[in-house]
Amino acid sequence: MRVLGIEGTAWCASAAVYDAETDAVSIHSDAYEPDSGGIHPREAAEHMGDAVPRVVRTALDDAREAYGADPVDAVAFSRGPGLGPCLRIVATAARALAATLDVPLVGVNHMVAHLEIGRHRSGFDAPVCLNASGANAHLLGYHDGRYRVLGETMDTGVGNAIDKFTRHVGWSHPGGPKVEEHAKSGEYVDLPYVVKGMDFSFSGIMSAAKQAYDDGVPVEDVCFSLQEHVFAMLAEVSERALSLTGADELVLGGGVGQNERLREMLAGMCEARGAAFYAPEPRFLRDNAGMIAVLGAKMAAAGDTLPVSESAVDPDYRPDEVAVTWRDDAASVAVAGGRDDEGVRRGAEATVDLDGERAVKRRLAKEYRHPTLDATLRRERTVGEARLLAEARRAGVPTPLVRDADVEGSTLTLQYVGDRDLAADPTAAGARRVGRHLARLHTAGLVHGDPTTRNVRVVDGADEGGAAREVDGDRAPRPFLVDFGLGYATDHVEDYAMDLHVFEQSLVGTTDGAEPLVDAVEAGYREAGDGGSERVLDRLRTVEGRGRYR
Ligand SMILES: C[C@@H](O)[C@H](NC(=O)OP(=O)(O)OC[C@H]1O[C@@H](n2cnc3c(N)ncnc32)[C@H](O)[C@@H]1O)C(=O)O
Ligand SMILES: Nc1ncnc2c1ncn2[C@@H]1O[C@H](COP(=O)(O)OP(=O)(O)OP(=O)(O)O)[C@@H](O)[C@H]1O
Ligand SMILES: [Fe+2]
Repeated sequence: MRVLGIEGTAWCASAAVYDAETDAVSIHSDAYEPDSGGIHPREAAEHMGDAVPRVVRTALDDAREAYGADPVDAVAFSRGPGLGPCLRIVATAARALAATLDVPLVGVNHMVAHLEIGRHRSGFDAPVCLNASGANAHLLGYHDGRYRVLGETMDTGVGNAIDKFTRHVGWSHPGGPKVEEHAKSGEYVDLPYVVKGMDFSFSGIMSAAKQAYDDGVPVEDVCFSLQEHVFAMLAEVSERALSLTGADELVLGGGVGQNERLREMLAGMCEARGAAFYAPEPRFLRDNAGMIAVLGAKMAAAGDTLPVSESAVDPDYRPDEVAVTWRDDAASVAVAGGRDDEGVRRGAEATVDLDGERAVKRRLAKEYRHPTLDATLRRERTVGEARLLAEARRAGVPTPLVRDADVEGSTLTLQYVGDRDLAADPTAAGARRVGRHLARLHTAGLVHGDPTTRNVRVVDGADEGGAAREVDGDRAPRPFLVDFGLGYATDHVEDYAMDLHVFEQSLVGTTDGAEPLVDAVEAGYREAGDGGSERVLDRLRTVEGRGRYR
């Protein structure tokens, strides 16, 4: 099978022909470079109108020379996400070509293409995928017929965040390569670092970077520190996703993946935990039609083609909307949580020695991140965790007692609680009690920061009245919340909603048929929420519904 792919979601007009038999991909691209500022949608669309026919002609001429009169068996195009005016031009071209060449049409999700190209070229089975592109940033894992979003940016895409800083400095688009160049002679300065479970946010760090520049901090130092913070955040959430799912493969996708420091951090993180890492070569990382053609071929082979009447573009097309037709279900990243209650547990941040009485949690140095940032994070989280565990307990939320805190050694000695984690045994009754605990925590003005199914320990036990009983047809598991390293005090409803969102995402990402569990969490949250629950649940709906394409 040979497929013509066409890409043109924002800046890159590109056409490629993929030959599945030889695995050869030839790509022809023509980039739009704004004279000043960022990408202007109208100018970008004009560029597509001009350049798409040209790159397609070149790609087809080459293909006819190589393969003869019938060069391709299908035409695949980027259907979204992207800028509407650009997408429509590409789709119109693709429909016309499919008709002229008399072959089927395939509509490809651009973000899924960014990750599938890495899976394809690595040969990995069930990787976690980090998409680090201009307009997006998310972590995805395949499970049960879809790519699930395990974590994502809560504001802008990673490349756009960097580009906003470089516009402020007066550099031309795209800014990423310029930041990488200037970072080479920079030194470390402190900037905000924001991760919430496997989600993350760039707005605070970008404002701080602009401010630092305005205050006269050398631009090289700001560039260096931007990279150190932003990429360490991406490496940390990737590690968290590997830890939560039990996956041992990571692939990188997207234009920011061309950055060597990002690749170095991810490779270092994976090496330290014995996971395999793969980043495709730059021509497959930045926007390109090669990835569209490769995924298009897999979809066409699976019969996943589009009648013209259903081929409308979708500027907000999310990767988890795609029904994956080209993979079998065997390779899923959703390996449920460990049952190894004896011995050493390895989380994303720490190693925990468990002996049935005590849990000794050590935050070991992360070699991949800058030593100053590493020391700051380990210290702040150790101190913060000890404090939050005690405060949560005072608010009526079951947590382990802190027996000893060694801040210098970043080590906490905790009471051993539960006999398994919720990920190993997710039940509606357990989820409902977690909902109640989160409501109590929020009512006390605290958030957990990383409430995943792995950070809940459960033990079968009595209900609050002391009697053993069944809840919702399940036995009554009593949950304890552990791992408060990312917790903090706050009175923002958004923070409470995010806490719930993180927990629900971890249920959806790692369990089959998560819906009743999610309902149970919200039922528990309402029961114990002291009147404020509805406001938080309303905000949760907003958080979930936010389009991430900005
Ligand atoms: C929807 C689609 O249009 C969009 N495409 C996109 O963002 O283009 P992509 O090629 O994946 O990424 C471009 C971004 O990648 C950044 N970039 C390029 N080289 C870089 C480098 N060496 N270091 C850091 N960032 C880099 C650029 O600054 C720019 O923000 C997307 O995938 O989100
Ligand atoms: N006090 C405790 N009692 C029993 N088990 C515990 C305790 N604390 C932690 N554990 C177990 O050890 C695992 C790792 O601990 P923890 O989540 O604190 O580490 P981490 O490295 O911060 O993990 P994460 O990947 O969530 O960041 C937990 O998932 C839990 O199963
Ligand atoms: Fe892209």
